[in-house]
Parts: sequence; C-alpha cells; structure tokens
Amino acid sequence: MASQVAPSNIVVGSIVWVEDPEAAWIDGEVKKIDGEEITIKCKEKTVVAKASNVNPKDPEFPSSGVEDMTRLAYLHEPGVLQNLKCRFDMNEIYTYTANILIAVNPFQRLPHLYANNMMEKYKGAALGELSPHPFAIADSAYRQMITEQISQAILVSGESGAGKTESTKMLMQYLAFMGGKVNNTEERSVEQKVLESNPVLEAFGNAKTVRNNNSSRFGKFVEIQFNEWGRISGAAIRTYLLERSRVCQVSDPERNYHCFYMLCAAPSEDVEKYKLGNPRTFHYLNQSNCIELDVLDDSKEYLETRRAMDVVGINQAEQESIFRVVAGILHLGNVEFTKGKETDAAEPKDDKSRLHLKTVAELFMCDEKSLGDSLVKRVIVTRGESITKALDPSTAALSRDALAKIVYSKLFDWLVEKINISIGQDSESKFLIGVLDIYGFESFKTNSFEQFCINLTNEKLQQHFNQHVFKMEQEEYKKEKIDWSYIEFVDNQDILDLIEKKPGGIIALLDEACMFPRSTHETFAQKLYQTFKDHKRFIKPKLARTDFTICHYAGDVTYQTDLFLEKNKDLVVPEHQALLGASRCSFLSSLFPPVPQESSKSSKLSSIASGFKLQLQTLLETLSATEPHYVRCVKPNNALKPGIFENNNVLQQLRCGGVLEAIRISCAGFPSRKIFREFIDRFSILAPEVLNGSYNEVTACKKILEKSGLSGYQVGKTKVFLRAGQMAELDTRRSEILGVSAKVIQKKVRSYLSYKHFKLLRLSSITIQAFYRGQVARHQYERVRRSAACLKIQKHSRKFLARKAYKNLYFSSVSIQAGIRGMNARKQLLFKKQEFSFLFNEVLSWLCCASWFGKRNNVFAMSGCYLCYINILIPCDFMSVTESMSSILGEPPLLKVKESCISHTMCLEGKNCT
Ligand SMILES: Nc1ncnc2c1ncn2[C@@H]1O[C@H](COP(=O)(O)OP(=O)(O)OP(=O)(O)O)[C@@H](O)[C@H]1O
Repeated sequence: MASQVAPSNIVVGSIVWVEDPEAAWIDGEVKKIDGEEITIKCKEKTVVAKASNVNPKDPEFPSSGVEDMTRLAYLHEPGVLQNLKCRFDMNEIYTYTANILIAVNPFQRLPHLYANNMMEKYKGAALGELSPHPFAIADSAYRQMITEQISQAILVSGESGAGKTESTKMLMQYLAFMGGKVNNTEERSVEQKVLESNPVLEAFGNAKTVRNNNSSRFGKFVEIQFNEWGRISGAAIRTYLLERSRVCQVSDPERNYHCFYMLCAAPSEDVEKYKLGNPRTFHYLNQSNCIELDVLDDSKEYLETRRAMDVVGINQAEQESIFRVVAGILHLGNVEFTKGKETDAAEPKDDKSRLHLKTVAELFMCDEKSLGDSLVKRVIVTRGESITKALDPSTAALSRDALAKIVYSKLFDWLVEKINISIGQDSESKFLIGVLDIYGFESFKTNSFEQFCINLTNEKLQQHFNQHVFKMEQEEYKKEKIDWSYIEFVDNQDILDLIEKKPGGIIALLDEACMFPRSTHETFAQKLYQTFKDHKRFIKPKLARTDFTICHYAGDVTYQTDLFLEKNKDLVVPEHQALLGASRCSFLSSLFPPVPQESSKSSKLSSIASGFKLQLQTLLETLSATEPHYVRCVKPNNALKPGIFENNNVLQQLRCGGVLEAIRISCAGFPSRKIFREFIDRFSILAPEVLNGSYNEVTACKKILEKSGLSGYQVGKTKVFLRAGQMAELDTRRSEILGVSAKVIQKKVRSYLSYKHFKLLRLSSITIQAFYRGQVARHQYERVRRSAACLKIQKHSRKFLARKAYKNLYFSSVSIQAGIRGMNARKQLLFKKQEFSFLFNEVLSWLCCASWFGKRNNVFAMSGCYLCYINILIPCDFMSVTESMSSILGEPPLLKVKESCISHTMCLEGKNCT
C-alpha cells in the first residue's frame, strides 16, 4: 500500500516506519534526508530507504492500540499491522475497520471472550459501544433486520485455518440466542438443529490439511429465516463446491475426509460388518502417512456423529446405508487393475483386488459382474450403433476413482438435503440472515481447478465488497451532507470478464474443450494463450507450456491446467449411473435417479465450472438483496500455534481479504474523520482562542482548520472530514506548538523547582541555626545551674520549704492533741455518770430498806424528794427506778414513789409539779 503521507511530513528526528524484508515494517529515527533518500536509525541496523517506502509513526499511538482502525491517526499498512499485533499480544483478537470485523485466530481457547453473560451484554449495544466481537456484528445484523425490515448477510472470509468456521459458529449461536424460541417440548428447535448439524457436515465435509486440522472442504451459506416478530422460523444450509478429488487423492501429511477414519475406528461389530480394519490397508487413506490426529479421537467422533445424525433426523436404516456406502468407497479404492487378456483391456490385478471388488458389490448391493464391467468397459454410441470399448488399466483406475468421487459427492449432497428437510424451511419467512463461511483466496505452488473456482468466488465477493464499502463510504458523506466527488477504486470486473464472460471467457473455453473428445489440457492451454494474449490480466508464464497466470485483485496466481478438463466434467458415466440406479440398496439407488431421456441425449455438457458459476450467481443475487456485514479472519502464523504473529503473513492476508483495499478506498475520499468534540480536544492548541467559550463546535472546528491553512477538507454535520495526510499535517503543527509550549513549561517548572529548592535550603539553614542556638542556650543554662549562687538559692529555698512543712506539722499535732483531750474529758464525764448512777442505785436500795422498817409514809415523801434530787445529778429513768422500788417496797409505797417520780419528772420538764 502506498504511503498516505507526503514525505514533507518527515523531518530529521521524526520516528518513522520503514519497509523491511523480514519484519515487513520496522521503526526508527530519521537521521538524514537526502532528496528521495532517507537514512533511518533502527534498533538493530541503519537503513537507507526511498521516501515512498517510509511512513510516519504515530508518536501518540496508545499502548493498548485502538478498537477501530479508522481511529488511527495514520491509516497505513504499518499502522494497521502495529495495531493488530499489539492487540493480539493482549489476547484482544477482534478489531474493527469501520464496520468490518477483523478476527485474528488465537489458536487457543480464550474463555473470557465467550463467557455465558457475553451474549446478554452485547444484546442491543450499538456497534462500537463494546469491544469488537462477532456477537456485536450478529447483534447489529439482527437489529438492522428488525428496525429496517431488510434481510442481512454476514460474510465470513479468510484463508484456510483462519477461523471462519469458529466465527460462523459464534454468529449462529448469537442469532439462535436472539431469535430462538423458548422450547419446552421434547422436539428440538430450528436453531438447535442448525447448530447440531455441524458435526455431521464436519464429519463428511472436513479433513485435515497442512493449513488446518479441521478444514472445511466446501463453502457454506446458512440462511436463517425469521418471522415478522424476529423469531427463527426456518433455516436452510447451502453448500458450494465440495473438494471431490480428496476422496481418491490425499497428499502427505493431509488426510481424507474424517468419516473414513471414524468408521475404521468404530466399535468392532460395525468394523466387522463393513469388513474394515486398519486404515493403513486402504489405498484412499494410506497415500498419506497421516492417519491419526492428536486433536481428534476418531472412535469418539464416530459415536458423536451418529448421535448428531439422530438429532438431525437421519434414521438408523439411513445411517446404516450411509456407512455402508462409505465403507464401499474404501474397498473400491483397493481394486487395482492390470492388463487383461485382450489388447488394451484391464482386469482386477489379483485375488485381493477381486475380493475387494466383491465386497464393494456386497456393500453397494449391486451385481458384482456389472460393477466390474462398469469399471473396465465403456459403451460408445456412434451413428446409432453401440460399441463396447475396453479400458486400459490406468483408464480403469480413473474410472474407479470417478465412481468413488461421484458416489461420495452425491452422498454429501444427500446429507445436506436431509438436514435441510429435518430443520424445515419457512417459505413464508419475512426476512433472513445469511452467514457465508466460504474459502478465502488461494495461491499455492500448484494451483489446479479447485483454486481456480475458489479464486473466482473471491473475485465475485470482492466486487460485492468493493461496491458495498464504497457505497457505505459515500452514504456516510451524504449523511454528513458534505461535498464529495466520485472516488476511483480498482474494479475487478475485467478479471471476472476474463473468467466467466460468455462466450469467450476461460470457463466457456474450458467447457468447449471438455466437449471435444480430442481435446487435451495442452490444446486447452494453447487456446487460452491465443485468445487472451493481449489481456492485461492474463499472462503466459515464460517457459510454461500449459500453465497460465491470472492477475487477481489479491495477487498473481499461476494455474496448472493438467487436470482442468477431467475435473470440470460433471457427467456421471452412464455405466455407473445404470449400475447404482439398479442397486438393491434403496438409499444408494435414490442417489442415482433415472436420467430423463432428453437430457441424456442432449449434446450439452454438464460442467462443474458452469454449475458453480450459476451457484455463485444465485448466491450473489441473494447477497445483493441483503445488507452485508463483514468478518475477515486472519491466520497469524502457519505453525497453528498461539502467541505467534508473523507480520508478512498477516499483511498478505489483509491485502487478499480486501482490508487494505477498504482502507485504500476510504483513503481516496476523506480517510480521517473526527467528531467535533474530539477534533477540538486534539487541535484547539492550534487556535487557543476557540476555547474562550464564544464559539460553537462547528465554528471552532472551522476556525482551527482555517488557521492551519489546510484546503480540501469538509465539515459535516457531526464530524470533520480530512483528506489523506491532513491529519498528519495537523499533528505536525500540533507537535511544533507542543514543543514550544513544552519549552516554556520546562522553563517555568525549572524556575519553580529552583525557587522551591532555595526555600527548602533556607528553611533548613534556619532550622540548623535555631537548633544550634538552642544547644548553646542549654549549655549556658547548665553552667548557671551548676554555679555557687544557684546552689545557695537552692539551699535557702529548701530551708524555707522545710520550715513551712514543720509549721504545718506542728499545727496538725496541736489540733490532734486538743481533739484527744476533749475526747478524754467526754470519756471521764461518761464514767462519772456511770458512777453516780451506781451510787443512786445504792441510795435507792438503802431508802427502800429504811422505808420497810421505819416510818414508811414520811419516808415516801422524802425519798421522792431525794430521787428528784438525785435525778438532777444523774438523769435516769424514774419509771424503771420506781419499778425496781415497788419490787422491794410493795404496791402502796411504790405507787406513792411512782407518783412523786412522775410529778418530779413533770417538774423537770417544766410542767406543774407538786
Ligand atoms: N476464536 C477462536 N478461538 C480459539 N481457537 C480458534 C478460534 N478460531 C479458530 N480457532 C482454531 O483454529 C482452528 C481453525 O479454525 P477454523 O476451522 O474455523 O478455520 P477455517 O477458516 O474455517 O478453515 P477452513 O477454511 O480450512 O475450514 C480451529 O480448529 C481452532 O482450533
């Protein structure tokens, strides 16, 4: 891809990408510019390159890359490659290029990308809102179908092993999730049947190749039909161009179709029933040394396939017949021929071959002799006469292979048909979403008829892709209401004309050659050389006698014509037709229904290429009625290992897949676009006045663009559209201003840092000074503290304090003594009281005795007076005294004493006393 940036953007000191034969692109710094020659210092070497081989590198490329390539500041090959690689290294395998999803095969399971909640997450999210993902593409297709009421198509392409089938499965899963019905019945839903038909198709249509251990050897278009409510109502699987030659020809280290190996690894009763055994004993399998695969357990796969066959409605009897036919093909391959008794005749080589022939007849349920004859004889009808012609051994072997191929291809077509019937189609469906999983562009050392057809498919799809991308681009311009003129793009119509024009195209000439019995691949090649000698897309390679080269959009491919004629003939040998049509196995005979009389007599040739061309035409018609979405799968390495990203390999695929062409087309118009806000954020530095708030977004953008002096750009409704290289030019200016600004900032920062440093130093010195002063003061204080005057003051103050303490103690002891004395006095008083009371008792007892013996009545009054008197001295309970006296004196005197006591008490209390 040519550089999109004028070399004037590259100056000494710029970081650039330069072409490298090994790594495709390497980066380095421009050291010298000498006219067209630029000297670049790369990591490991210094390169002198032409300016056209140098591209600027985005200095602001985000370390995690960008999710959409159109957001790259520089849309060129190295930029695209750098972005894919850096994302791949982070296990981000999906990236957008506008609406195209690029999927890089990780060759390892990445569960985080397909977690259970992921489908829920992508439901209804706008494209680009979440990380790029096949679910996002499927969701966008589904929503567009619902909102715009248009059928959709998702075209998945890429070379073999790039991950098309895996991506297709994810797309189908998502569509089943969105449009599937909640199924409470035992019966499986349409979407379940579609998903579960995969193992059957893979068993019979996939094989191990050098490029992929599970390579689909056919193209597939799965049409999912929806009703008006967006629910899946039916589905159909259409297949394209199964690689028939693989049935009889396998090159090392590839394998034949998986089903052959599975059957050989089936449970022993099945193996015995079909008279099979070690796969190495069969010619159709042992041409290659690769029999077993590490990644595939054939015996397990056999059981899986049978289970899947049950699911898609292939009954036990049909399964029996299918595997009987498969086993028959293996035995057929072991029938070898040798020269017969008649001249130019062939017959089975030995007993072993005869035994295999017998087994084939048993398995195909046909007559053994008719089978043998159909392989070694041909009936030629000329002028109403039938002549039987014997075939030589090599032609007989070719006839045997032709029988094997036709039986296998009819079997495969039957399986597809059966799956379609089982799934059920909805002829009333409103819309469909088709998922196309088709082989990518192929260019090998030897390219035969298959590559020719595959590359024709890719040319057709590329034309469709170009028109669509181109259309999308121009629709965006219309939507944004910008002025634009027609953009040139490489139209591959001339290649398509070269191949399929009628009359005169390569396919027409091939069909013509196939109709003439005398034609050979040499005569066919000569015809091509003559017809297209001046065609700019056709080359006759030097020294080649029968090869031809076509300059495809994705590169030149040289084809070997050797087997073109043979591979193009689609006719079933009438002998084979008659033999198998008469088979007692109804399944096999149904594969070869009787041919209508007219068509058997018709001189028209049934050719594979023409049939395929028609199929493609129908496919393209279907696609044109849909809104296409693209998934481009990329294989990062040929070792089929994780973590390896081979730049050259990836670039080649991006070119062939039209990704770089899509970028180129977008570069022809206004390749770089930014929404107003982003544009202002990035480039307002070129006109800082736009930030003062007085401009709206459009005026601000225009102001910036005017100030930068660019021309040819467009300002749309929401975005600024820039011509190729203009974004880079704006970036260069931005970098210049940023450079100047950086210097100013550096200056300011440096002075600020110096000032800060100075302040810190000053503060530190003050602190040190203060600390030092503090130390000095402490020393002085210590000196003073220890001086004599100070000690004297201390002594006095101690003395003063001691005296004060002594005084306090003294007063305390005095008051304690006083307290003690008072207490003693009280104690003595109490004691005296007790003594008086004792005395009183004595007196009282004495008085009582005296009254008893003496003049009792006179004594009463006297004793009462005494009592009163004593009671003055010793206050006591008169009542208790009188009680005790009455016990001594008897009742009468006691009453009198009592009364005198009461009156005395009253007298004491101040009451009236007698
Ligand atoms: N997204 C993925 N995650 C993990 N592994 C993947 C992914 N895509 C592809 N692969 C691996 O790569 C292998 C090849 O992928 P796939 O069969 O889809 O390729 P293809 O493009 O369909 O090839 P072919 O054209 O030969 O059929 C798969 O078997 C799988 O191991």
